[in-house]
Amino acid sequence: MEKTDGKKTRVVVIGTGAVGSTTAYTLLLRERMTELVLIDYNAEKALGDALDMNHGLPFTGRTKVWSGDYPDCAGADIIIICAGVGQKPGESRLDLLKRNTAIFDGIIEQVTRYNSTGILLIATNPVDILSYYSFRKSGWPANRVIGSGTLLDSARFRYLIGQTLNMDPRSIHASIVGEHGDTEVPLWSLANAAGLPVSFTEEEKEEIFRNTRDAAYQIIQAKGSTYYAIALALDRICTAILRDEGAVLNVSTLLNGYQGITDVYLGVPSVVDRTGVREVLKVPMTEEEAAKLAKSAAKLREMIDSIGNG
Ligand SMILES: NC(=O)C1=CN([C@@H]2O[C@H](COP(=O)(O)OP(=O)(O)OC[C@H]3O[C@@H](n4cnc5c(N)ncnc54)[C@H](O)[C@@H]3O)[C@@H](O)[C@H]2O)C=CC1
Ligand SMILES: CC(=O)C(=O)O
Repeated sequence: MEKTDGKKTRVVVIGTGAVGSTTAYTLLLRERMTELVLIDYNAEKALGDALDMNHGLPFTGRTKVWSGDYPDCAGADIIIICAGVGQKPGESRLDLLKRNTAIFDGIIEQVTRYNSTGILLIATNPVDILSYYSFRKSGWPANRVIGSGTLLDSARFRYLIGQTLNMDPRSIHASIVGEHGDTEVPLWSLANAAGLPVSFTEEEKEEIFRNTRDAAYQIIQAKGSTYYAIALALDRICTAILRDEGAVLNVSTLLNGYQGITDVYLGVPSVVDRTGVREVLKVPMTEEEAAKLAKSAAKLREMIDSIGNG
């Protein structure tokens, strides 16, 4: 548990829909913080979630959970934003841009009124653009504004490689970089199982990557939204921050001269600790992989320009 030195640690979850409530529950089960605040535009939903989680406390730990409002962001270590609309079947993440930008205008204004030292962790889609937007709008340093990026995609990739090799996905080291979305890039040149390069036919690679990239479409078609795996990914990022781990995670962060890319947020391997993103790792990649990453960045830059911020 992260309740180190008897210190209070507060995590705020804004937007307690499918992703937010599952994330809050995951953090609670794992006792990551001493205080958990739930905020939603639909205050009744946040209240119901807080009551429901409080009734589970006899089976977990002594976390204080309540449904609150923006003044409760004061002193928070991490503010996770999962508010906004999700994709409907057939929609891409980028289709959500205008609606969720408008929602973020109000949220970032409120959060920064009460907090200036915490870490903003963004999950709402399109996550790379909204992370960049939050970075600009908050005026906070880029290391303290983090998107969930391609951490979830990399987990899906590792799971699918593990399935194909009949190996535990925790022993598979493999990265998806770029947009959390349709232009994401698999770094096959770095993929390995316990240090040994993985070897697949082109058809196998194609299938593994297609199933990685299109996983959200498949799940949304099947049950309307995705939330379990992203909740675990957000918990992983919170843990790296609260435990000051220096863990390498593919979060979305501001790039500055990375493979020639500047001034966009993209998912790349980054060192995450108590300061947020401490360092962006310039991992080697082939020319073809770098070219695909540049294309992904160009698409996101175009979208950022379309909303007139940056
Ligand atoms: N980054 C990632 O890997 C993933 C991102 N997502 C994204 O997370 C977002 C949330 O998805 P779901 O939880 O499924 O949606 P949902 O519709 O279940 O929940 C959204 C919640 O946001 C709340 N909300 C709306 N406007 C608000 C405001 N101004 N202030 C506070 N709360 C507000 C709603 O009342 C609702 O409770 C979507 O954009 C979705 O695409 C989903 C899965 C993975
Ligand atoms: C919805 C979404 O972004 C995902 O599950 O990847």
